[in-house]
Amino acid sequence: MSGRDDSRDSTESVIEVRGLVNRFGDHVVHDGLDLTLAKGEILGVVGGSGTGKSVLLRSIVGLKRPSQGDIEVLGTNLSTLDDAERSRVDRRFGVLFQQGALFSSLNLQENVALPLIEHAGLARDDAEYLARIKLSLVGLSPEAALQSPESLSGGMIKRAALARALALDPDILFLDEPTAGLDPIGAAAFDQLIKTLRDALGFSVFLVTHDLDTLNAACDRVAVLSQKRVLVADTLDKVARTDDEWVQEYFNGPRGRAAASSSDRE
Ligand SMILES: Nc1ncnc2c1ncn2[C@@H]1O[C@H](COP(=O)(O)OP(=O)(O)OP(=O)(O)O)[C@@H](O)[C@H]1O
Repeated sequence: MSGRDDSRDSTESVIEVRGLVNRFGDHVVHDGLDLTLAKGEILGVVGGSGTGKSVLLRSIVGLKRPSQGDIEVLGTNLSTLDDAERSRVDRRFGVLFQQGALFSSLNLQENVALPLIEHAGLARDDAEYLARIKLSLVGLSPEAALQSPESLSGGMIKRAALARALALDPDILFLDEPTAGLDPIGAAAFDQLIKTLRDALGFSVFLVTHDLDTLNAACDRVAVLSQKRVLVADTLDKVARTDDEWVQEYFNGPRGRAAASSSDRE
């Protein structure tokens, strides 16, 4: 077991994590973690609770400074950047957090317009016009664009948060448990939406999930976090054949078999 993710070395990568170490006091969460996100792929990141999926995401998007190791994003080593350079890289990310909080005092169109006004310097009218286009991309109508988040379903709020993450046309989209809290039909539609948008817009996706249906429906590769590093990163078929207790229980237990057979039927 090498703990390395070298299966995409021959393709262009947008994220290269090498030798990542993350500690909180004495608690070592990552210890020499390697991971690659290839350009244009949807990578599902899975692992047991507390294996450090969110900490990994937060390290890459700059919310957690790594204890050691290198993170190269879009060809730039993040540890070498000053604040201004860092914020230029950040603008190429779209992030949808699990609690993808929208501002409840703003309607959807105003929520999506906000990054366009704050980070791209657009005038309000132009930003709201673009926001309506982004909202329609994720399947939300001009009528929904004028509603406040509080009056909408969980699925619509997720879509609006996705539209906001896409506001600045990111190269890399980070999603933390995007289908958590959605009913199975809403979750399946969201998986399909991510795939459709990736195909249309060409961004790369780093997707933390527990949802086996999402892995089956949307992900090109799956990375398993275990023992403080990436145990394996490969196609779902190959990952599911990895000789590891957690992997076997997760992918080949009753829920894993059900998810695999429902994706076969599609
Ligand atoms: N700010 C923090 N301070 C101290 N410990 C932290 C902090 N953030 C995360 N941790 C610890 O790091 C470990 C990994 O947390 P993380 O949230 O990344 O796990 P996860 O794999 O995303 O889990 P889950 O699937 O339950 O969401 C956990 O043991 C957590 O308690």
